Amino acid sequence: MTAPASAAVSATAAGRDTAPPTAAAAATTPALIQAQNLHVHYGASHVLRGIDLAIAPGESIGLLGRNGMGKTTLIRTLMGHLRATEGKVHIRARDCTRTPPYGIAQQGIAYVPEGRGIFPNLSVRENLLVAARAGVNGQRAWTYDRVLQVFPRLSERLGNGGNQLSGGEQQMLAIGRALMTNPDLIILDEATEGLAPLIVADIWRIIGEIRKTGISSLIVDRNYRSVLEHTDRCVVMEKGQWVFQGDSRSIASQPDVLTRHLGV
Ligand SMILES: Nc1ncnc2c1ncn2[C@@H]1O[C@H](COP(=O)(O)OP(=O)(O)OP(=O)(O)O)[C@@H](O)[C@H]1O
Repeated sequence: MTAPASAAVSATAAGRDTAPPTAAAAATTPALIQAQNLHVHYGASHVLRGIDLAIAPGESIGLLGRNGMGKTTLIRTLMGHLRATEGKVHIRARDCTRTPPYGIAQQGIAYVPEGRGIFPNLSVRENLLVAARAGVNGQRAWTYDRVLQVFPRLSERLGNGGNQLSGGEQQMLAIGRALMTNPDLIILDEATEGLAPLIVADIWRIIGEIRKTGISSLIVDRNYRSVLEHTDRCVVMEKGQWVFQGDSRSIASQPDVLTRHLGV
């Protein structure tokens, strides 16, 4: 089955605040990844309730919402860690609804999970090198040397084990590992959680650099101001449904919108 070529995010819940993107934009931009009507249950608990999401090549999207609303569940479903009870996931129009996580990764989707997911017993050097591979189109823009240029702190700790790093360094290593796979989309779930302010600023700098290279991103972070600054669009989830979507720049100038949906 071929997925519709669209970069639109449908706000399926009542209370949508913005119109969908223009038909012209939707018609011309093929989606890198697209979720259609995703429903996910944990046992009897219905956690995702009809989520539509499409991310265009090079597009950066912020995924906002209060605790427990389903953001990580959506990401884990896109990555093949959880199976949707209904709905579809397409990557470049290929049906990947039942593709396992390694197959999703091979499609150029890199995931930096909350809690980081590095190998604690491998050195920094090894953690980076075992992740190395060409991208979907054979691209090798992100080499070991280039990753170390972006993360000078890591280059000073190449022999340290993953478990011999600070929280911020572990986070940098997790992002560095994701870049070593030369992805088309990087998904960052709470990349700055629990880190000191200077390190947080450094992580956002790196996210900004990644964005400039044209890699798409899907970013979950509690600091909505930084998310707005580093994304093209934002979507807000409440109880497994979209309640708001909008252009990040325009949201930044209407703080009441997020106050209403995020309680900030
Ligand atoms: N493995 C699980 N089994 C059962 N329920 C779960 C499981 N994981 C998450 N949930 C529940 O599903 C709902 C959505 O959780 P999820 O982690 O997706 O939310 P979130 O928006 O990412 O929250 P947070 O910002 O706190 O990480 C929550 O009510 C959570 O308690």
